[in-house]
Amino acid sequence: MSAASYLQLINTRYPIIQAPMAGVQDSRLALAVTRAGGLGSVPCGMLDAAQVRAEIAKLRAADAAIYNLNFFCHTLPELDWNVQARWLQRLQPYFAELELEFDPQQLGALRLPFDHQMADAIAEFAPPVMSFHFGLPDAQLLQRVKQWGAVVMASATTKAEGMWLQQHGADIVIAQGAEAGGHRGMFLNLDVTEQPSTSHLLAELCSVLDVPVVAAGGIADMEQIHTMMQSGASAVQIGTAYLLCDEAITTPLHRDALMSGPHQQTELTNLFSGRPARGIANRLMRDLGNLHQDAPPFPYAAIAINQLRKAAEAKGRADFTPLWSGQNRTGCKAISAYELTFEFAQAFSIS
Ligand SMILES: Cc1cc2nc3c(=O)[nH]c(=O)nc-3n(C[C@H](O)[C@H](O)[C@H](O)COP(=O)(O)O)c2cc1C
Repeated sequence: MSAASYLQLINTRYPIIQAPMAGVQDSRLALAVTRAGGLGSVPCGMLDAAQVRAEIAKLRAADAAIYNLNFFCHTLPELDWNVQARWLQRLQPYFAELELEFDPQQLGALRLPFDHQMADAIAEFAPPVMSFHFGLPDAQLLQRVKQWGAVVMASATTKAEGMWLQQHGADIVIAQGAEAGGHRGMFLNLDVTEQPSTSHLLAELCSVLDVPVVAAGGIADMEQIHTMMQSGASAVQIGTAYLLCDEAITTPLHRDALMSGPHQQTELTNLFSGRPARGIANRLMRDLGNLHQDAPPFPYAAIAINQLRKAAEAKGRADFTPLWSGQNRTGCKAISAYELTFEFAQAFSIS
């Protein structure tokens, strides 16, 4: 499949997608990328319906004809206070150190799956593109989204997930390689040891899928974009490289970590949310180990961590802050996302 197959579905100048990144960006970053000819994405996975509507209103006020709204599609288990108690026991020394009492009333902004209520809230806007992480909505809900005319994209982290997504109605599959920052979109096999690299997964998916395949993970400059397109990608999705941009709302602590040298390794951890995600190693990860069996299931591990995070950040410490980042930070630049997208677009003039 060529870039043309992607551009037929998504009418942008360049086959470049700014990856949706919950917590570090909003419609401002998306608009800058869209203006430069890419596809801007708004992460809606941690927003309520009123917040999502407000973001769409901003996009429409700026006359953005094309944009992507991103949602999560995980199954939400019951909140189990016994599991929370075990997790709190692990975290107790940190609460003591910060002279903090766990507050069970403060659940924080939990990541909730896309549902009919959210669909009711956004239906009137008929979003042109929607992308999903952790699978797809159920058949009826997906049908509803498609009836609005939305082009549906979803992340695959393995060949089997890519095939599942195509079979269940994704118009475009995002090949999220192991290098990618933030949460792994994994939903069939949760074994982190079986996650292929971006180039490996791209090759596998291009050989079995009929829909366009987008390469995501570790892409940070025009040469890498060119290589991915030569290897069969119909488009590229770039996240980490946008994290230092003027329009991102990445916190100063997170920016500092991103600017630290390559010796600050990224690792996959479930400590911050309950699901594996890639970020720069910090104290909590070093103390408890990156993957901990006592971490409550997604998204509930975040309840206690967010309370620790807030208290530590007030003291200027990133000990409990998820410092999401992909393996490749070489493309991070503190410039406008508009400018950065233009730099990426030079890839399409390489002959
Ligand atoms: C800070 C951060 C937050 C992310 N949040 C989301 C999200 O809300 N939804 C989503 O689908 N993907 C999310 N991702 C994953 C990206 O969509 C994408 O797969 C990844 O950024 C690509 O790899 P790269 O970071 O190496 O460019 C996030 C990534 C980062 C770095």
